[in-house]
Amino acid sequence: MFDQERAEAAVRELLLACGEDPDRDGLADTPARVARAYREMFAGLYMDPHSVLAKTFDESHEELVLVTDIPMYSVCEHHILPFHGVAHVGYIPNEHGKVTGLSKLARLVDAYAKRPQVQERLTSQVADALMQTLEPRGVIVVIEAEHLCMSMRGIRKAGASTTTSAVRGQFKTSASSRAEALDLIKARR
Ligand SMILES: Nc1nc2c(ncn2[C@@H]2O[C@H](COP(=O)(O)OP(=O)(O)OP(=O)(O)O)[C@@H](O)[C@H]2O)c(=O)[nH]1
Ligand SMILES: [Zn+2]
Repeated sequence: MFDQERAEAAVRELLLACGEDPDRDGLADTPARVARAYREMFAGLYMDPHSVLAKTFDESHEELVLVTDIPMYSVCEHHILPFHGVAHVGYIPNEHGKVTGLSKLARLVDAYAKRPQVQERLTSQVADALMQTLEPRGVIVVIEAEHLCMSMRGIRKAGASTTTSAVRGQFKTSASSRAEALDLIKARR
């Protein structure tokens, strides 16, 4: 459960700690606003990502399904700063052709992205949830993102891009399955 009151008090306290006056006109509504923004950014904490994949259907399609360039916004758990980019999610359905709605792949990315994260864990969690629910022959997840904690502070390398991948099942064992998906992902650029 998100505690709106506590979050507001914390934002007010943080503004005070930074030497700001939280009671000045421009900041008067900011603690409530920031608290609401956090509730939205961390919405994944208050849901079960597997529920996103509850609805499946049999389409007797046993080859690659790949959704590329899913916009992804998350928050790094080290600095509570955004990292954002795109996610590519693919799977090969099992022998029953068990598939899910395409939008559900994007919903799954959101469910894990909307919480304090690291990119590697986000990538694996999406892959593992798909493996558990669809029981497909394989899953591939690639995430490309820029971390604002590396751009706007610290090392200040704006534009540096981090790519992470998670491969399961057939994508791990078969170089040609992996190459097919990676070629399609590369072809998007
Ligand atoms: N592996 C990984 N590291 C991340 C991610 N997001 C942020 N980081 C890194 O987390 C690290 C935290 O390092 P610390 O040395 O504890 O913190 P810091 O002193 O603020 O580090 P700098 O960012 O180098 O200034 C930094 O190197 C960040 O770049 C992520 O998703 N995955
Ligand atoms: Zn960070």
